[in-house]
Amino acid sequence: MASSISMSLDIATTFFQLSKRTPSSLSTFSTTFCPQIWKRNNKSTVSVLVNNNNNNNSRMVKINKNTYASLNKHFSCSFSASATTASAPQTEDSDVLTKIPPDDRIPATIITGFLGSGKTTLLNHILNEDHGKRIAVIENEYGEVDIDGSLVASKTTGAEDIVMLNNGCLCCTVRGDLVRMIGELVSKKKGKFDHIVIETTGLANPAPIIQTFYAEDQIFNDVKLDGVVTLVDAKHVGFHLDEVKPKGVVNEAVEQIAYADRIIINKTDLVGEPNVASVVQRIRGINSMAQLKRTQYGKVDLEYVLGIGGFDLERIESAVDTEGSKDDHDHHHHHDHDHGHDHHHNHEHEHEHEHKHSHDHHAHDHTHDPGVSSVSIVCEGSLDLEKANMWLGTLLMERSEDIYRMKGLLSVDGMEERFVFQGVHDIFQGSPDRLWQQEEPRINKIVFIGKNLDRTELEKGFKACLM
Ligand SMILES: Nc1nc2c(ncn2[C@@H]2O[C@H](COP(=O)(O)OP(=O)(O)OP(=O)(O)O)[C@@H](O)[C@H]2O)c(=O)[nH]1
Repeated sequence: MASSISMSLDIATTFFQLSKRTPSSLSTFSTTFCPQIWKRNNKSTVSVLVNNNNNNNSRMVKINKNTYASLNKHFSCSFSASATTASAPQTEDSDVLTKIPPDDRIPATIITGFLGSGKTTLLNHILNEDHGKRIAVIENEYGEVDIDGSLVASKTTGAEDIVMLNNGCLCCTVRGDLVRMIGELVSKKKGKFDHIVIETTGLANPAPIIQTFYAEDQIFNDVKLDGVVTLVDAKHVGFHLDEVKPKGVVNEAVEQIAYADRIIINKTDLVGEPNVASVVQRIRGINSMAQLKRTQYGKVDLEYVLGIGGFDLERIESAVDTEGSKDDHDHHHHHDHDHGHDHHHNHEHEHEHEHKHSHDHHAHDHTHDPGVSSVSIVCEGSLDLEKANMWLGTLLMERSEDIYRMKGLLSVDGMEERFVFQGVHDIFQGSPDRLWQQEEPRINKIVFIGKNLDRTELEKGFKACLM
Protein backbone atom coordinates (compact mmCIF):
# COMPACT_ATOMS: atom_id res chain seq x y z
CA MET A 1 0.00 0.00 0.00
CA ALA A 2 2.89 2.31 0.64
CA SER A 3 3.50 2.61 -3.06
CA SER A 4 -0.12 3.44 -3.64
CA ILE A 5 0.00 6.17 -1.08
CA SER A 6 3.12 7.73 -2.43
CA MET A 7 1.68 7.49 -5.91
CA SER A 8 -1.47 9.19 -4.70
CA LEU A 9 0.57 11.95 -3.19
CA ASP A 10 2.61 12.25 -6.29
CA ILE A 11 -0.39 12.40 -8.54
CA ALA A 12 -2.02 14.79 -6.16
CA THR A 13 0.36 17.43 -7.30
CA THR A 14 -1.06 17.35 -10.75
CA PHE A 15 -3.96 18.93 -12.49
CA PHE A 16 -5.41 15.62 -13.36
CA GLN A 17 -5.79 14.47 -9.89
CA LEU A 18 -6.76 17.59 -8.13
CA SER A 19 -10.26 18.01 -9.08
CA LYS A 20 -12.93 16.46 -6.93
CA ARG A 21 -14.85 19.28 -5.45
CA THR A 22 -16.91 18.39 -2.46
CA PRO A 23 -19.49 20.50 -0.72
CA SER A 24 -18.36 21.94 2.51
CA SER A 25 -16.93 25.17 3.69
CA LEU A 26 -15.06 26.33 0.68
CA SER A 27 -11.77 27.96 1.16
CA THR A 28 -10.42 29.82 -1.77
CA PHE A 29 -6.90 30.34 -2.77
CA SER A 30 -5.08 31.70 -5.72
CA THR A 31 -3.12 29.42 -7.90
CA THR A 32 -1.12 29.57 -11.02
CA PHE A 33 -3.01 26.44 -11.94
CA CYS A 34 0.12 24.69 -12.89
CA PRO A 35 0.18 20.95 -12.46
CA GLN A 36 3.82 20.85 -11.62
CA ILE A 37 3.87 23.44 -8.93
CA TRP A 38 0.52 23.26 -7.34
CA LYS A 39 0.41 21.09 -4.24
CA ARG A 40 -2.61 20.05 -2.36
CA ASN A 41 -3.01 18.90 1.15
CA ASN A 42 -3.59 15.20 1.04
CA LYS A 43 -6.58 15.65 3.26
CA SER A 44 -8.40 17.86 0.90
CA THR A 45 -9.93 17.53 -2.48
CA VAL A 46 -10.07 20.22 -5.02
CA SER A 47 -11.96 21.27 -8.06
CA VAL A 48 -10.82 23.38 -10.89
CA LEU A 49 -12.85 25.74 -12.90
CA VAL A 50 -11.12 26.73 -16.05
CA ASN A 51 -12.75 29.80 -17.35
CA ASN A 52 -12.48 30.98 -20.87
CA ASN A 53 -15.39 33.33 -20.96
CA ASN A 54 -16.34 36.36 -19.04
CA ASN A 55 -18.47 34.75 -16.45
CA ASN A 56 -18.39 36.75 -13.27
CA ASN A 57 -17.12 34.00 -11.09
CA SER A 58 -15.97 35.59 -7.92
CA ARG A 59 -13.25 33.04 -7.40
CA MET A 60 -11.51 33.79 -10.65
CA VAL A 61 -7.81 34.37 -10.47
CA LYS A 62 -5.53 35.27 -13.28
CA ILE A 63 -3.20 32.63 -14.48
CA ASN A 64 0.50 33.22 -14.40
CA LYS A 65 1.16 33.50 -18.09
CA ASN A 66 4.81 32.68 -17.98
CA THR A 67 4.26 29.48 -16.11
CA TYR A 68 1.86 28.25 -18.65
CA ALA A 69 3.33 29.66 -21.77
CA SER A 70 4.70 26.33 -22.83
CA LEU A 71 1.34 24.70 -22.41
CA ASN A 72 -0.90 27.08 -24.12
CA LYS A 73 -0.41 29.94 -26.46
CA HIS A 74 -3.90 31.30 -26.10
CA PHE A 75 -3.64 33.12 -22.91
CA SER A 76 -6.81 35.02 -22.55
CA CYS A 77 -8.07 32.53 -20.01
CA SER A 78 -8.27 32.94 -16.33
CA PHE A 79 -8.55 30.19 -13.80
CA SER A 80 -9.83 29.52 -10.40
CA ALA A 81 -9.41 26.71 -8.01
CA SER A 82 -11.02 26.02 -4.70
CA ALA A 83 -9.86 23.72 -2.01
CA THR A 84 -12.27 22.19 0.36
CA THR A 85 -11.99 19.69 3.11
CA ALA A 86 -13.41 16.39 2.00
CA SER A 87 -16.22 15.03 4.07
CA ALA A 88 -14.44 11.69 4.09
CA PRO A 89 -10.86 12.75 4.39
CA GLN A 90 -8.16 10.44 3.22
CA THR A 91 -5.49 9.63 5.70
CA GLU A 92 -2.03 8.66 4.81
CA ASP A 93 -2.20 5.41 6.66
CA SER A 94 -5.58 4.22 5.52
CA ASP A 95 -5.40 1.18 3.34
CA VAL A 96 -8.54 1.50 1.31
CA LEU A 97 -9.34 5.09 0.69
CA THR A 98 -12.81 6.39 0.26
CA LYS A 99 -12.04 8.44 -2.75
CA ILE A 100 -15.44 9.83 -3.49
CA PRO A 101 -17.10 11.04 -0.33
CA PRO A 102 -20.85 10.62 0.20
CA ASP A 103 -22.95 13.45 -1.05
CA ASP A 104 -26.09 14.33 0.86
CA ARG A 105 -26.92 17.57 -0.85
CA ILE A 106 -30.42 18.13 -2.20
CA PRO A 107 -30.66 16.86 -5.78
CA ALA A 108 -31.95 19.17 -8.50
CA THR A 109 -33.24 18.12 -11.89
CA ILE A 110 -33.42 20.43 -14.88
CA ILE A 111 -36.27 19.76 -17.28
CA THR A 112 -35.67 21.29 -20.62
CA GLY A 113 -37.00 20.89 -24.14
CA PHE A 114 -38.22 22.99 -27.00
CA LEU A 115 -41.45 25.00 -26.87
CA GLY A 116 -44.43 22.69 -26.59
CA SER A 117 -42.39 19.50 -26.27
CA GLY A 118 -44.22 18.47 -23.12
CA LYS A 119 -42.20 19.82 -20.19
CA THR A 120 -45.19 20.93 -18.15
CA THR A 121 -46.97 17.69 -18.97
CA LEU A 122 -44.00 15.76 -17.61
CA LEU A 123 -43.82 17.98 -14.56
CA ASN A 124 -47.45 17.34 -13.79
CA HIS A 125 -46.86 13.64 -14.22
CA ILE A 126 -43.99 13.84 -11.73
CA LEU A 127 -46.03 15.80 -9.23
CA ASN A 128 -49.06 13.56 -9.49
CA GLU A 129 -47.22 10.27 -9.17
CA ASP A 130 -47.19 8.57 -5.86
CA HIS A 131 -43.46 8.54 -5.22
CA GLY A 132 -43.30 9.80 -1.68
CA LYS A 133 -40.81 12.49 -2.63
CA ARG A 134 -41.47 16.07 -1.63
CA ILE A 135 -40.64 18.15 -4.62
CA ALA A 136 -39.95 21.83 -4.86
CA VAL A 137 -40.60 23.21 -8.31
CA ILE A 138 -38.96 26.18 -9.88
CA GLU A 139 -40.93 27.20 -12.88
CA ASN A 140 -39.49 29.51 -15.44
CA GLU A 141 -41.95 31.21 -17.69
CA TYR A 142 -40.91 33.56 -20.40
CA GLY A 143 -43.40 36.36 -20.74
CA GLU A 144 -45.88 38.25 -18.68
CA VAL A 145 -48.45 35.62 -17.91
CA ASP A 146 -47.28 32.54 -16.14
CA ILE A 147 -49.65 30.08 -17.70
CA ASP A 148 -47.39 27.15 -16.94
CA GLY A 149 -47.29 28.09 -13.31
CA SER A 150 -51.02 27.95 -12.90
CA LEU A 151 -51.19 24.69 -14.82
CA VAL A 152 -48.73 23.13 -12.50
CA ALA A 153 -50.23 24.70 -9.43
CA SER A 154 -53.71 23.49 -10.22
CA LYS A 155 -52.52 19.93 -10.47
CA THR A 156 -50.17 19.99 -7.60
CA THR A 157 -51.45 17.84 -4.84
CA GLY A 158 -48.61 17.45 -2.39
CA ALA A 159 -48.59 20.13 0.26
CA GLU A 160 -44.83 20.28 0.14
CA ASP A 161 -44.69 21.19 -3.49
CA ILE A 162 -43.55 24.70 -3.92
CA VAL A 163 -44.19 26.52 -7.13
CA MET A 164 -41.99 29.44 -7.82
CA LEU A 165 -42.43 31.69 -10.78
CA ASN A 166 -40.51 34.30 -12.57
CA ASN A 167 -40.28 36.13 -15.82
CA GLY A 168 -37.47 36.11 -18.27
CA CYS A 169 -35.36 33.26 -19.46
CA LEU A 170 -33.43 31.27 -16.90
CA CYS A 171 -30.45 30.90 -19.13
CA CYS A 172 -29.92 34.58 -19.67
CA THR A 173 -31.63 37.21 -17.62
CA VAL A 174 -32.68 35.43 -14.48
CA ARG A 175 -29.74 33.34 -13.41
CA GLY A 176 -29.41 35.57 -10.39
CA ASP A 177 -33.05 34.84 -9.61
CA LEU A 178 -32.36 31.14 -9.77
CA VAL A 179 -29.53 31.48 -7.31
CA ARG A 180 -31.69 33.55 -5.00
CA MET A 181 -34.62 31.16 -5.26
CA ILE A 182 -32.58 28.12 -4.51
CA GLY A 183 -30.91 29.99 -1.71
CA GLU A 184 -34.27 30.91 -0.24
CA LEU A 185 -35.61 27.42 -0.65
CA VAL A 186 -32.67 26.01 1.18
CA SER A 187 -32.60 28.56 3.96
CA LYS A 188 -36.33 28.67 4.62
CA LYS A 189 -37.57 25.23 3.67
CA LYS A 190 -34.66 22.90 4.16
CA GLY A 191 -35.89 19.55 5.42
CA LYS A 192 -39.31 20.14 3.90
CA PHE A 193 -38.49 18.86 0.46
CA ASP A 194 -36.31 16.14 -1.02
CA HIS A 195 -35.81 17.21 -4.59
CA ILE A 196 -35.86 20.36 -6.68
CA VAL A 197 -37.23 20.30 -10.20
CA ILE A 198 -36.51 23.24 -12.46
CA GLU A 199 -38.50 23.64 -15.63
CA THR A 200 -36.81 25.93 -18.09
CA THR A 201 -38.41 27.86 -20.88
CA GLY A 202 -38.46 26.21 -24.26
CA LEU A 203 -35.81 28.57 -25.52
CA ALA A 204 -33.32 28.06 -22.76
CA ASN A 205 -29.80 26.91 -23.37
CA PRO A 206 -29.07 24.55 -20.48
CA ALA A 207 -25.36 25.37 -20.19
CA PRO A 208 -25.56 28.49 -18.02
CA ILE A 209 -28.12 26.83 -15.78
CA ILE A 210 -25.85 23.82 -15.33
CA GLN A 211 -22.90 26.07 -14.64
CA THR A 212 -24.83 27.91 -11.97
CA PHE A 213 -24.74 24.77 -9.86
CA TYR A 214 -20.96 24.84 -9.85
CA ALA A 215 -20.16 28.50 -10.00
CA GLU A 216 -22.20 29.59 -7.03
CA ASP A 217 -20.98 28.43 -3.65
CA GLN A 218 -24.32 29.28 -2.15
CA ILE A 219 -25.93 26.63 -4.31
CA PHE A 220 -23.05 24.23 -4.58
CA ASN A 221 -22.80 23.57 -0.89
CA ASP A 222 -26.44 22.62 -0.44
CA VAL A 223 -27.71 21.47 -3.80
CA LYS A 224 -26.27 19.13 -6.36
CA LEU A 225 -27.24 18.87 -9.95
CA ASP A 226 -28.85 15.50 -10.43
CA GLY A 227 -29.44 15.57 -14.13
CA VAL A 228 -30.73 17.25 -17.24
CA VAL A 229 -33.89 15.78 -18.72
CA THR A 230 -34.71 16.88 -22.24
CA LEU A 231 -38.14 16.53 -23.79
CA VAL A 232 -38.26 16.15 -27.52
CA ASP A 233 -41.36 16.61 -29.61
CA ALA A 234 -41.21 13.60 -31.94
CA LYS A 235 -43.16 15.43 -34.58
CA HIS A 236 -41.40 18.76 -34.70
CA VAL A 237 -37.89 18.13 -33.45
CA GLY A 238 -36.45 17.54 -36.91
CA PHE A 239 -37.63 20.93 -38.00
CA HIS A 240 -36.10 22.62 -34.96
CA LEU A 241 -32.82 20.78 -35.32
CA ASP A 242 -32.60 21.82 -38.96
CA GLU A 243 -33.27 25.43 -38.26
CA VAL A 244 -30.28 27.43 -39.43
CA LYS A 245 -29.40 30.14 -36.97
CA PRO A 246 -27.43 33.27 -37.67
CA LYS A 247 -23.72 32.94 -37.01
CA GLY A 248 -22.99 32.86 -33.31
CA VAL A 249 -26.58 32.12 -32.33
CA VAL A 250 -27.12 28.74 -30.75
CA ASN A 251 -29.73 26.33 -31.90
CA GLU A 252 -31.49 25.69 -28.61
CA ALA A 253 -32.99 22.41 -29.76
CA VAL A 254 -29.51 21.03 -30.47
CA GLU A 255 -28.10 22.39 -27.23
CA GLN A 256 -30.89 20.94 -25.15
CA ILE A 257 -30.22 17.49 -26.57
CA ALA A 258 -26.45 17.82 -26.25
CA TYR A 259 -26.51 18.50 -22.52
CA ALA A 260 -29.08 15.86 -21.62
CA ASP A 261 -28.60 12.89 -19.33
CA ARG A 262 -32.04 11.58 -20.20
CA ILE A 263 -33.96 12.23 -23.37
CA ILE A 264 -37.68 11.72 -23.63
CA ILE A 265 -39.01 11.46 -27.13
CA ASN A 266 -42.53 12.60 -26.46
CA LYS A 267 -45.65 12.76 -28.59
CA THR A 268 -44.89 9.49 -30.32
CA ASP A 269 -48.63 9.17 -30.90
CA LEU A 270 -48.33 11.87 -33.55
CA VAL A 271 -45.80 10.13 -35.78
CA GLY A 272 -45.10 6.67 -37.16
CA GLU A 273 -42.30 4.38 -36.07
CA PRO A 274 -39.99 5.21 -39.01
CA ASN A 275 -40.13 8.86 -38.03
CA VAL A 276 -39.34 8.05 -34.44
CA ALA A 277 -36.44 5.86 -35.55
CA SER A 278 -35.00 8.69 -37.57
CA VAL A 279 -35.42 11.07 -34.64
CA VAL A 280 -33.53 8.57 -32.48
CA GLN A 281 -30.79 8.42 -35.04
CA ARG A 282 -30.41 12.17 -35.15
CA ILE A 283 -30.38 12.46 -31.40
CA ARG A 284 -27.74 9.75 -31.12
CA GLY A 285 -25.54 11.66 -33.50
CA ILE A 286 -25.65 14.64 -31.16
CA ASN A 287 -25.61 12.89 -27.82
CA SER A 288 -24.60 9.26 -27.60
CA MET A 289 -24.31 9.30 -23.83
CA ALA A 290 -27.86 10.04 -22.71
CA GLN A 291 -30.46 7.39 -22.16
CA LEU A 292 -33.43 7.62 -24.41
CA LYS A 293 -37.11 6.80 -23.95
CA ARG A 294 -40.13 7.15 -26.16
CA THR A 295 -43.34 8.30 -24.54
CA GLN A 296 -46.71 9.89 -24.87
CA TYR A 297 -47.75 12.64 -22.51
CA GLY A 298 -44.46 12.37 -20.64
CA LYS A 299 -45.41 9.12 -18.98
CA VAL A 300 -42.11 7.74 -17.80
CA ASP A 301 -41.08 5.96 -14.64
CA LEU A 302 -39.94 8.48 -12.13
CA GLU A 303 -36.62 6.75 -11.62
CA TYR A 304 -35.92 7.67 -15.19
CA VAL A 305 -36.06 11.38 -14.41
CA LEU A 306 -35.31 11.71 -10.69
CA GLY A 307 -32.19 10.39 -9.00
CA ILE A 308 -30.23 10.15 -12.23
CA GLY A 309 -26.81 11.06 -10.86
CA GLY A 310 -25.83 12.44 -14.22
CA PHE A 311 -23.02 14.51 -12.73
CA ASP A 312 -21.92 12.01 -10.10
CA LEU A 313 -18.45 10.63 -10.44
CA GLU A 314 -19.69 7.38 -8.93
CA ARG A 315 -21.93 6.86 -11.91
CA ILE A 316 -19.42 7.61 -14.63
CA GLU A 317 -18.94 3.97 -15.34
CA SER A 318 -22.56 3.28 -16.17
CA ALA A 319 -22.62 6.38 -18.37
CA VAL A 320 -19.57 5.46 -20.41
CA ASP A 321 -20.11 1.73 -20.32
CA THR A 322 -23.38 1.37 -22.07
CA GLU A 323 -22.81 4.53 -24.04
CA GLY A 324 -24.62 4.42 -27.32
CA SER A 325 -26.96 1.58 -26.56
CA LYS A 326 -29.32 3.06 -24.04
CA ASP A 327 -32.52 3.23 -25.93
CA ASP A 328 -35.58 1.68 -24.37
CA HIS A 329 -36.49 0.49 -27.79
CA ASP A 330 -33.87 -2.15 -28.35
CA HIS A 331 -36.24 -4.32 -30.25
CA HIS A 332 -36.81 -1.70 -32.86
CA HIS A 333 -33.16 -0.99 -33.11
CA HIS A 334 -32.31 -4.54 -33.84
CA HIS A 335 -35.05 -4.50 -36.35
CA ASP A 336 -33.79 -1.34 -37.98
CA HIS A 337 -30.31 -2.66 -37.79
CA ASP A 338 -31.20 -5.83 -39.60
CA HIS A 339 -33.13 -4.29 -42.37
CA GLY A 340 -32.50 -0.66 -42.76
CA HIS A 341 -29.06 -0.45 -41.28
CA ASP A 342 -26.81 2.45 -41.58
CA HIS A 343 -23.69 3.46 -39.78
CA HIS A 344 -25.52 5.21 -36.98
CA HIS A 345 -27.32 2.10 -35.95
CA ASN A 346 -24.18 0.08 -36.21
CA HIS A 347 -22.66 2.53 -33.85
CA GLU A 348 -25.27 1.75 -31.28
CA HIS A 349 -24.32 -1.90 -31.19
CA GLU A 350 -20.66 -1.99 -31.78
CA HIS A 351 -19.12 -0.76 -28.61
CA GLU A 352 -18.96 -4.20 -27.12
CA HIS A 353 -16.59 -5.28 -29.85
CA GLU A 354 -14.46 -2.22 -29.70
CA HIS A 355 -13.16 -2.55 -26.21
CA LYS A 356 -10.02 -4.40 -27.15
CA HIS A 357 -8.74 -1.74 -29.42
CA SER A 358 -9.24 1.91 -29.91
CA HIS A 359 -11.98 3.14 -32.12
CA ASP A 360 -10.29 2.74 -35.40
CA HIS A 361 -13.42 1.15 -36.67
CA HIS A 362 -15.68 3.55 -34.93
CA ALA A 363 -18.73 3.56 -37.07
CA HIS A 364 -19.68 7.05 -36.19
CA ASP A 365 -17.36 9.27 -38.05
CA HIS A 366 -17.68 12.82 -36.89
CA THR A 367 -14.38 13.98 -38.21
CA HIS A 368 -14.64 17.62 -39.11
CA ASP A 369 -18.30 17.69 -38.26
CA PRO A 370 -18.92 21.36 -37.64
CA GLY A 371 -22.06 20.63 -35.69
CA VAL A 372 -22.65 19.19 -32.25
CA SER A 373 -21.78 15.53 -31.99
CA SER A 374 -20.44 12.80 -29.74
CA VAL A 375 -17.06 11.15 -29.91
CA SER A 376 -16.13 8.18 -27.79
CA ILE A 377 -12.77 6.61 -27.25
CA VAL A 378 -12.49 3.12 -25.84
CA CYS A 379 -8.98 1.80 -25.56
CA GLU A 380 -7.08 -0.66 -23.45
CA GLY A 381 -3.80 0.35 -21.86
CA SER A 382 -2.42 2.73 -19.27
CA LEU A 383 -1.76 6.40 -19.62
CA ASP A 384 1.41 8.23 -18.89
CA LEU A 385 0.35 10.64 -16.19
CA GLU A 386 2.32 13.61 -17.33
CA LYS A 387 1.24 13.28 -20.92
CA ALA A 388 -2.37 12.74 -19.96
CA ASN A 389 -2.26 15.81 -17.74
CA MET A 390 -0.90 17.85 -20.54
CA TRP A 391 -3.38 16.53 -23.07
CA LEU A 392 -6.49 16.99 -20.94
CA GLY A 393 -5.26 20.26 -19.52
CA THR A 394 -4.57 21.70 -22.93
CA LEU A 395 -7.82 20.37 -24.29
CA LEU A 396 -9.74 22.04 -21.51
CA MET A 397 -7.98 25.31 -21.99
CA GLU A 398 -8.22 25.45 -25.72
CA ARG A 399 -11.52 23.74 -26.34
CA SER A 400 -13.64 24.16 -23.24
CA GLU A 401 -16.11 26.34 -25.07
CA ASP A 402 -16.70 23.59 -27.60
CA ILE A 403 -16.71 20.67 -25.21
CA TYR A 404 -20.20 20.65 -23.78
CA ARG A 405 -19.89 17.55 -21.70
CA MET A 406 -17.36 14.82 -21.20
CA LYS A 407 -17.08 11.77 -19.04
CA GLY A 408 -14.27 9.36 -18.65
CA LEU A 409 -12.85 6.40 -16.82
CA LEU A 410 -9.10 6.11 -17.13
CA SER A 411 -6.26 3.81 -16.30
CA VAL A 412 -3.20 5.78 -15.28
CA ASP A 413 0.13 4.02 -15.22
CA GLY A 414 1.26 3.29 -11.67
CA MET A 415 -2.08 4.25 -10.18
CA GLU A 416 -3.95 1.42 -8.54
CA GLU A 417 -7.32 3.08 -8.71
CA ARG A 418 -9.37 3.91 -11.72
CA PHE A 419 -9.57 7.62 -12.38
CA VAL A 420 -13.04 8.93 -13.17
CA PHE A 421 -13.90 12.40 -14.37
CA GLN A 422 -16.68 14.45 -15.81
CA GLY A 423 -16.79 17.92 -17.21
CA VAL A 424 -19.12 20.59 -18.51
CA HIS A 425 -17.22 23.19 -20.50
CA ASP A 426 -14.75 24.74 -18.10
CA ILE A 427 -15.88 22.73 -15.10
CA PHE A 428 -13.87 19.61 -14.51
CA GLN A 429 -14.31 17.14 -11.69
CA GLY A 430 -12.19 14.08 -11.30
CA SER A 431 -11.25 11.59 -8.66
CA PRO A 432 -9.75 8.16 -8.21
CA ASP A 433 -12.48 5.63 -7.50
CA ARG A 434 -12.20 1.93 -6.80
CA LEU A 435 -9.09 -0.17 -7.24
CA TRP A 436 -8.53 -1.96 -10.51
CA GLN A 437 -9.12 -5.65 -9.97
CA GLN A 438 -6.24 -7.99 -10.63
CA GLU A 439 -7.67 -9.66 -13.67
CA GLU A 440 -9.58 -6.66 -14.87
CA PRO A 441 -8.52 -5.35 -18.28
CA ARG A 442 -7.44 -1.74 -17.97
CA ILE A 443 -9.79 -0.15 -20.42
CA ASN A 444 -10.04 3.59 -20.80
CA LYS A 445 -13.34 5.03 -21.85
CA ILE A 446 -14.03 8.65 -22.68
CA VAL A 447 -17.05 10.27 -24.23
CA PHE A 448 -17.05 13.84 -25.50
CA ILE A 449 -20.11 15.77 -26.58
CA GLY A 450 -19.45 19.06 -28.24
CA LYS A 451 -19.07 21.30 -31.20
CA ASN A 452 -16.54 20.88 -33.99
CA LEU A 453 -15.20 17.70 -32.48
CA ASP A 454 -12.55 16.02 -34.52
CA ARG A 455 -12.56 12.35 -33.65
CA THR A 456 -9.26 11.63 -35.34
CA GLU A 457 -7.54 14.42 -33.50
CA LEU A 458 -9.03 13.43 -30.14
CA GLU A 459 -8.06 9.82 -30.63
CA LYS A 460 -4.58 10.77 -31.71
CA GLY A 461 -4.14 12.98 -28.68
CA PHE A 462 -5.39 10.26 -26.40
CA LYS A 463 -3.26 7.53 -27.94
CA ALA A 464 -0.15 9.67 -27.65
CA CYS A 465 -0.64 9.54 -23.88
CA LEU A 466 -0.58 5.76 -23.73
CA MET A 467 2.52 4.07 -22.33
N1 LIG B 1 -50.62 14.41 -28.81
C1 LIG B 1 -49.85 14.64 -27.78
N2 LIG B 1 -49.91 15.81 -27.14
C2 LIG B 1 -49.11 16.03 -26.06
C3 LIG B 1 -48.23 15.03 -25.60
N3 LIG B 1 -47.57 15.52 -24.52
C4 LIG B 1 -48.01 16.78 -24.33
N4 LIG B 1 -48.95 17.10 -25.25
C5 LIG B 1 -49.68 18.35 -25.42
O1 LIG B 1 -48.80 19.29 -26.00
C6 LIG B 1 -49.08 20.60 -25.54
C7 LIG B 1 -47.81 21.23 -24.98
O2 LIG B 1 -47.44 20.53 -23.83
P1 LIG B 1 -46.71 21.21 -22.61
O3 LIG B 1 -46.50 20.19 -21.56
O4 LIG B 1 -47.40 22.46 -22.22
O5 LIG B 1 -45.34 21.59 -23.31
P2 LIG B 1 -44.22 22.55 -22.76
O6 LIG B 1 -42.94 22.00 -23.23
O7 LIG B 1 -44.35 22.76 -21.30
O8 LIG B 1 -44.56 23.87 -23.53
P3 LIG B 1 -43.91 25.35 -23.35
O9 LIG B 1 -44.08 25.71 -21.90
O10 LIG B 1 -44.70 26.18 -24.28
O11 LIG B 1 -42.50 25.27 -23.75
C8 LIG B 1 -50.18 20.44 -24.50
O12 LIG B 1 -51.40 20.71 -25.11
C9 LIG B 1 -50.10 18.98 -24.11
O13 LIG B 1 -51.31 18.43 -23.67
C10 LIG B 1 -48.18 13.77 -26.28
O14 LIG B 1 -47.44 12.85 -25.99
N5 LIG B 1 -49.01 13.64 -27.36
